Amino acid sequence: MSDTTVHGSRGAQAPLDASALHGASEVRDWIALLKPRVLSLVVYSGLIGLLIAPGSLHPVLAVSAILCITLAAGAAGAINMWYDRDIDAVMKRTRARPIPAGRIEAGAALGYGVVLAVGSVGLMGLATNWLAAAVLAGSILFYVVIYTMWLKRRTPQNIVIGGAAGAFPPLIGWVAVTGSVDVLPLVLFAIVFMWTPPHFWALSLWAHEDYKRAGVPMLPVVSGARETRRQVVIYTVLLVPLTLVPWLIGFSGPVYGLVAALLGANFLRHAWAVWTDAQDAAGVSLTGDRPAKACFRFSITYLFALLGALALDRLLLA
Ligand code: HEM
Ligand SMILES: CC(C)=CCC/C(C)=C/CC/C(C)=C/COP(=O)(O)OP(=O)(O)O
Repeated sequence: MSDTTVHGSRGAQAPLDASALHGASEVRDWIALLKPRVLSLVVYSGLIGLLIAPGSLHPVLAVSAILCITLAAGAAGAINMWYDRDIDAVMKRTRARPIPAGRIEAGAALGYGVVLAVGSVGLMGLATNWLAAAVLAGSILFYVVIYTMWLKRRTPQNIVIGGAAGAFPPLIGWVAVTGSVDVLPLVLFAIVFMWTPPHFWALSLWAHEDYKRAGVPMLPVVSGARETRRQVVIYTVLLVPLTLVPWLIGFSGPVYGLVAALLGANFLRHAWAVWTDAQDAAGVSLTGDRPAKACFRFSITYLFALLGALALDRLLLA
């Protein structure tokens, strides 16, 4: 092989590599519009709903149902990013997102979200049943219209009411299998509903400057850090007994009950640490919000473990 050929092939490869890299980062941006990290737990909770439901779905249809939940929640995230592009541009945490950073055009992101939303609902109806498709459509509308467009910029209760959108996936997984609603998936809905405020308000304790700058009335911005700490404790106290309900009403065995109690005790410990964190008179942390950061991280592990324990108990030990 001559030198020229070697150089020639390198010369031909360089622009190819550059365009491949560009292509890869473009793909990453389109994936980022789906909020993939948050999706992990949303989809997992949908999968748990599907696994613990009585009856079964053909594996191809079960995979399709999970794909639909993934695409629908991702679509809702993309439409949320389209609508929130003005505030996302102001907040440090979100300003590098594809739309505010100018890497994806706002209209294209909206089109992408709408196509995925309609496609995922249609596919869910065809693959499973139309009640599951209707609940899926309702959850997209809830997140986009009720949370993002209506409550997020108006009231600190945005998380409590609007957060219900994130509580739908276990119910959707269940309905995809059974075609009907039952008590257990409603209890799971209530659990995720009650989990959302401590999950988010723990984070908001150290992220409130961002929200203040963007004019979003999150609880610490409107009512201060002390009240936010109090609400984290209140919702965790309400959450823990609720997680015991599947065991108390006979939908699971004592293994789940024990795991739920242990996890709950740990969550309460974290919430209490948030409340008793060293703070100034306004409730602002003097420790760099170490307990709030630990509480937020634990909230995620907590929900993964709690739902996993329920599924293991029902599938393996029942
Ligand atoms: C209105 C309700 C909620 C709000 C405002 C909220 C907000 C947030 C924020 C701001 C983050 C920080 C990092 C990021 O931007 O990715 C986060 C992380 C996270 N949230 Fe939520 N969340 C809500 C509900 C939920 C629900 C229902 C789930 C799943 C069931 C969930 C799962 C997660 C997960 C897994 C992370 C960690 C992502 C990572 O590793 O970076 N969230 N949430
Ligand atoms: C099946 C289906 C459609 C489920 C919906 C699941 C879902 C996307 C839940 C909401 C979770 C979430 C990331 C809220 C934060 O929104 P935000 O706008 O306050 O967060 P941001 O500031 O990071 O954009």
